[in-house]
Amino acid sequence: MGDTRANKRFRSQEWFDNPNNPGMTALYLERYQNSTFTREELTSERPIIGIAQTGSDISPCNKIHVFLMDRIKAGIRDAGGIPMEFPVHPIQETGKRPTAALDRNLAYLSLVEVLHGYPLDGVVLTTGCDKTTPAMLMGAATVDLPAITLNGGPMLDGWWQGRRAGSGTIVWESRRLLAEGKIDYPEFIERVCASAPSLGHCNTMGTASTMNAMAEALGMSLPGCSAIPAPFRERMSMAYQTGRRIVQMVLDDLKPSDILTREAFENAIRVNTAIGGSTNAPPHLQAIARHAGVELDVRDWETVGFDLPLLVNMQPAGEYLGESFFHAGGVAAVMGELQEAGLLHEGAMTVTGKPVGQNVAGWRSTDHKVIRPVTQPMREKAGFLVLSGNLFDSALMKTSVISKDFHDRFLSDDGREGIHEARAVVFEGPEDYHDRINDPALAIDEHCMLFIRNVGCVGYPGSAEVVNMQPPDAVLKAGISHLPTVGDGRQSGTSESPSILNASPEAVVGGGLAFLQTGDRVRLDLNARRLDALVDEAEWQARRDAWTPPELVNQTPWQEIYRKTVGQLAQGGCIELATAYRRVAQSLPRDNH
Ligand SMILES: CC(C)(O)[C@@H](O)C(=O)O
Repeated sequence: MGDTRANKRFRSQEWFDNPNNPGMTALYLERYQNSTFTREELTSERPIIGIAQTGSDISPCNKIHVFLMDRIKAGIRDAGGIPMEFPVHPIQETGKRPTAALDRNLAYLSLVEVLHGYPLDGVVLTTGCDKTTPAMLMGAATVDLPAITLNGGPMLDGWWQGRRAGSGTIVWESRRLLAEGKIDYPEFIERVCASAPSLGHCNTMGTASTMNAMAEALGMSLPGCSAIPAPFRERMSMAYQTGRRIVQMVLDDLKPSDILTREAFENAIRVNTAIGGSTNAPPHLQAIARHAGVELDVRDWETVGFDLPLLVNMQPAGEYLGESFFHAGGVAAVMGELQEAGLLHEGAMTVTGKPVGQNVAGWRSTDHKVIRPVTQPMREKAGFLVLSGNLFDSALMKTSVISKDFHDRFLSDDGREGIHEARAVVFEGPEDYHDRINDPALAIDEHCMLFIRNVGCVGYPGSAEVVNMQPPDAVLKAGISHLPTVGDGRQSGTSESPSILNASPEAVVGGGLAFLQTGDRVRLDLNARRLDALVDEAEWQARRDAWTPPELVNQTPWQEIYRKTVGQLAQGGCIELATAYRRVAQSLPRDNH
């Protein structure tokens, strides 16, 4: 943290109060004066606070921010700042085709340009839907202006016929029922829509709630922020408090680089295990860490996170939804429980200006049905496993969603615990999967493992959430709800499928998955953390030599730019060249005339 206001000139004054260049100062002043602001405000030596607006009609998960804006602005004004709202490129997970993942880096890039190129001294980052959170944190890390996140919160709990209907999770259950002929199409749609009763993002511990939990665990939001349901009055008051807080952060020069440390990332990884968080967290945290210049590796998810317990009883790993999680204390209470067990780096700095240990000292679970203490967890050793082998250098498996049935069928062959051999069935993408999954010629049964490739960052493009492939209808009707699935894409954080996913490098850049063929034998050995095709070396090399990359068709200019600049999921799927830029707010852009 640097100087306080007494001896500080705000960055925005370089625009609005620069006697060395009166022509430009006048030009900047007249146009902002023309819109909303008075000259007195703009030259009043008060910090100008940007508010990155991610909500809109096209981004329903974040639309609550349109209504929270007045409260954020009121908080900023009451603390002595001047708010300036600006739009962010939309990233709606359930709207954007081919995938919202493609746009995370685009929103990141545009945020960097706005924060660097406009007269801003600090920023409130509104977050919510999956990729909005990492995009905002990646941008804040690169620019390093004082920044604080405010998420919109989950929807209210959904209900269907007396049972909790959780976002996403009910889709996977209902599509099985549809395939089994137990429900019809209209009921399928009704069930799924019942899970979305209000404004807000997914009410399960899907990627949205996970990533907002990560923002809080990293210390980038006020304590207690992430779990408040969108329509609750506490959300309004959190918006106001967040607006107030950013002004003081600017005065204190408290920046992301003070907060986003290795210890903060380790705290976030531990929290992710405790909440049963999404497999999308690793690539997003990796990307934030790289833009912040913090050393993090995909294997840290196992070394730092695997041994921790699952504490939160929330779908998809458990039973409850966002309202219960909030009432039980939310992420701050989870961190309080970890603190009590000595599992938190208490000294990590946060947006409050205090270390996280102080922030969560008064937070403990108020409902042990929903947030368990470390001494009575939902499950021990509940983190991600990081696998390798001849099919990929790394891939993740979320263990907190492994059911007893799945374990007994697929993770304990002939009494060999953690070992499973199967026949591979390979799909070239989701279209191929949908076309052929019920093809009798494939003879898919419980002795098969389903693979999907060409769905990673470069392949899709953007890495699609398609790895949790449903078994063929006949297998479902035989009572097997899941087969082991593997792929170089991702899957929804709301899925209860313990897939092996985020495989890197992906097939289209020559990763081992490219050489697998339907009918190959594969062996999963969880003890050795390996998944291998049981194909002899010479044959494998021959396939590698004969391989030519599939033709990639770009439908938009950004798809081409993205494909040419993106890295692999294990490295965060970043625009590789962007990771070299650090603290760009320290360099003032040139005047524009
Ligand atoms: C449910 C969605 C759309 O798949 C996503 O939000 C996630 O949780 O990963």
